[in-house]
Amino acid sequence: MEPNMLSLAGLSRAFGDTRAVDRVSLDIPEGQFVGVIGPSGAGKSTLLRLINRLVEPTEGRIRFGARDVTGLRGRALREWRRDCAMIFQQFNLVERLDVLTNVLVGRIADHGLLSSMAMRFSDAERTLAFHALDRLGLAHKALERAGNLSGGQQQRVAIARALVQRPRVMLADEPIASLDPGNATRVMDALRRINREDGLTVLVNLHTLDTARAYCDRIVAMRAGRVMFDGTARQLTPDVVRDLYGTDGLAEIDEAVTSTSLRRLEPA
Ligand SMILES: Nc1ncnc2c1ncn2[C@@H]1O[C@H](COP(=O)(O)OP(=O)(O)OP(=O)(O)O)[C@@H](O)[C@H]1O
Repeated sequence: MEPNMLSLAGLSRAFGDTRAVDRVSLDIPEGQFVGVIGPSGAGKSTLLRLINRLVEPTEGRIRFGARDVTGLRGRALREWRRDCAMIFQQFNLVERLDVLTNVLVGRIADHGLLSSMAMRFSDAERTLAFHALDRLGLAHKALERAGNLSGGQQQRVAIARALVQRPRVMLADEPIASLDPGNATRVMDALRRINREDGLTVLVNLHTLDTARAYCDRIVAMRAGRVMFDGTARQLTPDVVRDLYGTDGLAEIDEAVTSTSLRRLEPA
């Protein structure tokens, strides 16, 4: 087995009668850029939250290389969460603090909560944080109040904050859903560059089929908790998409309505 393969086997999570994630099995090699698509309620967020153990599985296993992630507790679980950074649609920055401090918060896992709260960071950590911001084109914003930045800039700060954890896996839950197209492109470009430069595995939930096609090595399409398609962008033809979601279901993948590739689905 590859050393840092992320491996999900029969992974499920039920909420009452709802099987949010239903027997999902995926092997994701290190460094792959995977897009997870599907209509609202398909189970995309729950899948990502299962991987970093924000949500507990009702059945199945999660492995990362030789590590069995499923049963990790305490310190081992904290270490896994450090290896497996997550970014969200709503950036989750502390708006009143400056950008650099927000990035340094990513060191919490290594540092202990109390000293992070007291903002005691070493020069080496400040340099690391500044370097992460620089990679995201935001070094010049380091001392600005985070709340003054645009949404796209804030999301890139959130990526920098995730990077200073030195993760092996980056989970991104709808990272561009609240951004305009220009900012969405900058955020996706940043994720892809990090993926390529650092060999970081990236799993990103997307509503936008075009974005998934443009950026992802591999696309996983979900419906009602199940993986309905797992392949390359090229394999995800308009016919396959229509078979997966029907013409009604297509409208639920937000941007499918406006996407150029999907317009071809509409009758002439
Ligand atoms: N904490 C929870 N309690 C109860 N039901 C939940 C919970 N989290 C998710 N669900 C349900 O599980 C299903 C999958 O939800 P999930 O948020 O994973 O889907 P999604 O594909 O990410 O959707 P969206 O794009 O709207 O975020 C939905 O039916 C949802 O209502």
